[in-house]
Amino acid sequence: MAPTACNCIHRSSSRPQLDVSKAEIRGNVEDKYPSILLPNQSDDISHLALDIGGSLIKLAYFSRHEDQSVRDKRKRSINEPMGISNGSRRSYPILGGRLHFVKFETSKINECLDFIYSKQLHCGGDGLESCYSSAVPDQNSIIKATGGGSYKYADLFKERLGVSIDKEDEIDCLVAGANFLLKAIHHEAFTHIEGQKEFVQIDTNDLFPYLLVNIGSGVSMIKVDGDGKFERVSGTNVGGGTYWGLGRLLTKCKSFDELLELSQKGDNRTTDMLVGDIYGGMDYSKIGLSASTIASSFGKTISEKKELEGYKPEDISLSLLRMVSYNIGQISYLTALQFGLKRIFFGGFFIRGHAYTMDTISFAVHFWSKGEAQAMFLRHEGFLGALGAFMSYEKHGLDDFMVHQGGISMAHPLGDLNEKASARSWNI
Ligand SMILES: Nc1ncnc2c1ncn2[C@@H]1O[C@H](COP(=O)(O)OP(=O)(O)OP(=O)(O)O)[C@@H](O)[C@H]1O
Ligand SMILES: CC(C)(CO)[C@@H](O)C(=O)NCCC(=O)O
Repeated sequence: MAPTACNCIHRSSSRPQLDVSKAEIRGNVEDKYPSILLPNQSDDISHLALDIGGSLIKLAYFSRHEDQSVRDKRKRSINEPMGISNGSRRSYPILGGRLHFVKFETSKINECLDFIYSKQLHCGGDGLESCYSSAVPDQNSIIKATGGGSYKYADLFKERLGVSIDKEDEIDCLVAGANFLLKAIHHEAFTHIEGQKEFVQIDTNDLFPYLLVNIGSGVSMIKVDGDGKFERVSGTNVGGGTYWGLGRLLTKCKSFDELLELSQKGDNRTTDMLVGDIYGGMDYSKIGLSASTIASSFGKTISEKKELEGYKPEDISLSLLRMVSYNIGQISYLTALQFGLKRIFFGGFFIRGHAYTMDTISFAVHFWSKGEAQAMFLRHEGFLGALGAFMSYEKHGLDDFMVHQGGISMAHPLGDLNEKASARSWNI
């Protein structure tokens, strides 16, 4: 794959704007990582941003949807050199588009590069305009990217796609992505308690402060006070990488999803030491512990009679999942307590929309806070960083979001634009 000519994503003084008015998730509420419809997007915005983490690469990219007549007109315009745009502004309408979300394993970065190349995303389009150009490569072509891999793999992107990586701070991006989703997207946040999922309506005037817990390979805990106002107040190295890494070693599972699926058939009583195991089947009611409470994760495996082979992989997976999820829930609560926060939003790909993971985290937060704090989850859990990087293109930062008022598009702070989110009293 040779680097291709790029004519679209480059630094310029023009200011195309991201228009998230009427942005919404289209499709089934159960879709895992649904695309986000941007029906009013008319400017030609940058098309691709990446979050290259320790385990996964996340992509957020924009594609226009046009009817055939507009597409034909576009092709004609591109063949007529001055027809593409009028100065920096297009002279024909682009009828909305979608934000798409895709992920790849970081260890298989070449698959990601092939995907970008096949869709010509590095050239500014989902197979649309870039393919018609035969210009020489533009040295200023950039892709916004965040995460440690934006440093580690910058040379590879230059080599394979001919583009430079413009690095954005990962915590900045996580917060920008979370704030965007919470403010602009209806049906994004939800609670998950004992198998019951319930969407939460966000009152954009009463969103801050909150604790954002991003569970990736490792875990970052960020106190968010507003757009661009935050502090990473805690973190833990016992995260998604711990579950997947230890789980792989102990069960020989070949993929994360296989490990997760295995846990659903597990029984952790064979591996975990319960209060009842210690107290002869009795509760320890004086300190509020029932006989079935886990006293020590994996505590039962100290038996000298059994080796690893003597335990079922499904039991190990469940025990491990519970240990990691519960621990993160508990630390999150303690961090929230330290800063007087009651709302905790969890993101990151460890969650994977998995019911047991979310229930365990919710239980830990509820139990330790005595119902004072609430765990909430995000449908685009693993894409916060990629979304934040997407919005960081200098042309459409937070201040540049557009909202239609009386038919006129205006740059507008994000805080005011969620017409869908009705006022809601938080349950806490
Ligand atoms: N297909 C998958 N392959 C590997 N891990 C997966 C997969 N799906 C979910 N995971 C889980 O998601 C975690 C990675 O989450 P995420 O992509 O949010 O973090 P990251 O950006 O890679 O990590 P970090 O931010 O710490 O660099 C893994 O550690 C694992 O627990
Ligand atoms: C190092 C990062 C920020 C990389 O995404 C993440 O993996 C993390 O937050 N790890 C936890 C590190 C700690 O605070 O102990």
